[in-house]
Amino acid sequence: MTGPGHRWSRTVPPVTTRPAAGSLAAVCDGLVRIYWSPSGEVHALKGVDAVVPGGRLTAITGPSGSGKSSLLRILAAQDRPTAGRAEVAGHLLTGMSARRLRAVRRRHIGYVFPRPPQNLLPHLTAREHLAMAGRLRGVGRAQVTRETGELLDLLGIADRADHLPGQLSGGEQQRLAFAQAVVGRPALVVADEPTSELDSVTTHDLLGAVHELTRTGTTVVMATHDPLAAAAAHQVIHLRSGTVASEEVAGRRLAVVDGDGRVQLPEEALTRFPSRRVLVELTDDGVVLRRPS
Ligand SMILES: Nc1ncnc2c1ncn2[C@@H]1O[C@H](COP(=O)(O)OP(=O)(O)OP(=O)(O)O)[C@@H](O)[C@H]1O
Repeated sequence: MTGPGHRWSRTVPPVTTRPAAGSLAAVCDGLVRIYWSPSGEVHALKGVDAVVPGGRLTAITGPSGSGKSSLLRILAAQDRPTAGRAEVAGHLLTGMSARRLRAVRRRHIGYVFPRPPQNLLPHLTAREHLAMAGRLRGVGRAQVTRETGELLDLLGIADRADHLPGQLSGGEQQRLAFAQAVVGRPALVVADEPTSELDSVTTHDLLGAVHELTRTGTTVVMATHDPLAAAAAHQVIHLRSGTVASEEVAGRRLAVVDGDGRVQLPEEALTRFPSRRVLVELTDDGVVLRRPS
């Protein structure tokens, strides 16, 4: 939470809102999600291990159907995994009663839908949206009023505070959706393809605004198909067929080794092993995979 008398400025982020260095906003451990339908089972998540570092933007990427939304819905406490563990801000979501889950969702998680109209009510102004979101999150009126000014300013829509959604552009509506998700400082903001309906210029502006939010301590995890959005993230988790294929941290791509020692090779590496068999050589500083001759 911000301290008394604090000014939330674009140039001097409030240190007090930053999560402790190295803190984790969310942890997923062996998440499995199976959907049952008349046409059969769909294994959308097949054992996803992932961590979401606090105060950072994490992008979830992957082809259509790879499980991005399924993962986000679990992290947002809107759905439960079939198996595995999900923890947000130290709360173990799996196994919680529906009532407790709803309470954690309200207090600790903000959610941004892909389409601007899904996030906002047509008859409430920007300021009223934040007041309502703060109230639902159980935050006192004085804090909501202070954060409303700070957030609308930070997101570049302070002059739209008394406008209705219909008077805002698509990009402004998505900024308001983020402000609404962030007011009261939940531990995690989950955004499902928030730029999918925006053009590249508006996307760029929105990503700048999200970056500002993370600089002031907000943790955002965002599903995206957009290379611009993935490039703006501190960490990228790439899903393939319901598993984590690779992660990118600080510009380096890391393959993931699961608890049973399985590694998903990048697709371009996979083509080098047409027989799907490899010779594994241990060296002093690593492991080399060679095509069997
Ligand atoms: N409620 C559901 N019932 C049955 N199958 C579902 C349900 N929701 C998702 N699926 C299936 O689970 C798989 C993963 O879907 P999901 O929406 O998580 O993927 P995604 O990566 O977000 O896809 P997209 O990028 O197209 O939104 C898909 O095969 C999808 O058809």
